[in-house]
Amino acid sequence: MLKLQKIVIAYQQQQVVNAFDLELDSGEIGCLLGASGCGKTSVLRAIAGFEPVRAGEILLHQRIVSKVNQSLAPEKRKVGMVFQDFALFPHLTVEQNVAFGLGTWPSAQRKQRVAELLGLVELSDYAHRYSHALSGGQQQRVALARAMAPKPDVLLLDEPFSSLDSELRESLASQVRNILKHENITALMVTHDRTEAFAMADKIGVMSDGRMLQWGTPAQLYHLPDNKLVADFIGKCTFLSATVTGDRTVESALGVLDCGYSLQAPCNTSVELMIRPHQLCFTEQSDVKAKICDKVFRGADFLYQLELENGEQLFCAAAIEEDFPQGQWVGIELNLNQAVLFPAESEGMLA
Ligand SMILES: Nc1ncnc2c1ncn2[C@@H]1O[C@H](COP(=O)(O)OP(=O)(O)OP(=O)(O)O)[C@@H](O)[C@H]1O
Repeated sequence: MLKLQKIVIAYQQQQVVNAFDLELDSGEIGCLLGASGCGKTSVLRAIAGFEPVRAGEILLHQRIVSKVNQSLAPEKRKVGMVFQDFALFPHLTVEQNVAFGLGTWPSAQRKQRVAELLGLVELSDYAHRYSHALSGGQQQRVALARAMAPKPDVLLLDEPFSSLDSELRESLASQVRNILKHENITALMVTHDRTEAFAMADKIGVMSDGRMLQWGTPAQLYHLPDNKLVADFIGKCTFLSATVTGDRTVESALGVLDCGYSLQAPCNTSVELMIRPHQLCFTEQSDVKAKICDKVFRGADFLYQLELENGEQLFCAAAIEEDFPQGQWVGIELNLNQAVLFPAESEGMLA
């Protein structure tokens, strides 16, 4: 449905997006995650037709809309956009804002579509209000309804929740997901916030320095990251140094571990073992001891920062009943079915 093939975007001589690929099926919601300045907005702008590509192609419904020296005008692409600052027209009511892109529709159909969308975003009672009399969340829902009104083929959302407080962001993100799914809209969103990405996306892409590091389902990126940057970006984790000791085994400060698959790496290869906080647990019986360095109450659990005898540090998420003071030594155990290993001092995945 939407396909980006090896696109390059540059401002004057500076390349900011490089050999970038992405593919979304009809009705899928994608999300681009990445640090500030890595090129996320530039990718959205190129899809919308506001930036030309210097190489590669953008296809919508198998039709090329952008390639070198060729670009279909933005208004001909059937691409809608929702911006960070909502950009509602202050002199128009909610209803008039939503109707804005439907100028060519017959009046009866326009009215019906506006009413349908206001119902969908639960703002039917606010049709005659102006934007200054709406909360941030309500304004964002109007912006969404306005962008969806003309039934775009693709909806682009550029950090749509960033000006809202964190609680509202999470609930709005899942509401918006439900609305997009209800309308079967293909959407691509940009965010810095992985919780938001998890709440919204069918597919997530982690970008760094103008490149796509990995594109996949949230579970793939969380459990099988291609490299340490993705692993780190997608959730809290630590990397423990380890050595390959057999076909399926590695040894680290936590002992010998069966990795769950054939490593296809010679014995004595140095690797790094990814450990997510929920993969560690406290057990009195364990010979492996760690010192509690720090702990943070997170409501449902504690996040402990631990230090092993060799000085390596780890995070452990534990139930609130397991309440240990700072400085105490505790027994710990690793619980994982399939180890994620990276070659030592490199970014790529070992297996
Ligand atoms: N019109 C422009 N002219 C020159 N450079 C630009 C222009 N727009 C963006 N850039 C540069 O391109 C790079 C990528 O910018 P972009 O806005 O795509 O990043 P981003 O990942 O969306 O950032 P953020 O998360 O901060 O919004 C940055 O280095 C930025 O300074």
